[in-house]
Amino acid sequence: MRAGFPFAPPGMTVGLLGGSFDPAHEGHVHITDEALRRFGLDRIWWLVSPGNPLKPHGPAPLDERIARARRIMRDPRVEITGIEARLGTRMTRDTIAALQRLYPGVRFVWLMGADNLVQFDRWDRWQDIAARVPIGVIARPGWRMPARFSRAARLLWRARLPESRARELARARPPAWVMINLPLNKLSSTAIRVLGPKGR
Ligand SMILES: Nc1ncnc2c1ncn2[C@@H]1O[C@H](COP(=O)(O)OP(=O)(O)OP(=O)(O)O)[C@@H](O)[C@H]1O
Ligand SMILES: O=C(O)c1ccc[n+]([C@@H]2O[C@H](COP(=O)([O-])O)[C@@H](O)[C@H]2O)c1
Repeated sequence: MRAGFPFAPPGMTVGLLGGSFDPAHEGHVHITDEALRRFGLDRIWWLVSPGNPLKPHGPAPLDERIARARRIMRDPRVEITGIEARLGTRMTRDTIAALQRLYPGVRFVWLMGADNLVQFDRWDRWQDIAARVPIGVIARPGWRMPARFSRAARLLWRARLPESRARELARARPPAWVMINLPLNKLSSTAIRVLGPKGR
């Protein structure tokens, strides 16, 4: 395995939580804990992104964001990575394709908050992402309904599994997705940047 890339043997299920993490917060920790449990994942890798292709302003330096993420997320099943900077990928579709080449037999699941499902149809080659990996969507305050009725959700409607089958997601053949409900957490990086460390 290349230096700086986590170890994962064939057959392992790995959730990928991509984000700016600018900064990482308890909401990220909460959804990661829940995703491990509810989707029955062996590992989750945070992909701290060099920058969201749809956001006009660049985030804080990658090293700072990774260092903070490592301070708050301390579960041995979770790896905090700057994989996209190492791979030189910006688009999620390219990141996933590269990881699938590097880790044959590993079952990757893309994880995202419901807010991201709402704009998923604007992502580069999003239908190819959905064809490559199962997708776990995590409810977020104010975004459940917009996510449910989003264009991507409508176009992928037949691939949706009920929440009661969330544990099957990692082994489901894509396209497949589930939206899980959990005790909602209102934190967001934007709130922390604007309002200070507690986000309120
Ligand atoms: N409180 C939360 N509940 C559910 N999902 C969340 C929550 N916070 C972040 N996420 C999800 O985690 C992933 C990474 O989040 P990101 O780094 O963009 O943080 P953020 O709080 O959404 O930032 P911003 O406010 O700048 O958009 C995204 O898929 C996002 O939807
Ligand atoms: O590939 C794309 O076109 C694309 C467009 C928007 C967002 N993403 C990814 O979505 C993830 C969440 O981004 P963010 O900035 O909302 O934390 C992160 O991994 C981004 O790289 C990806």
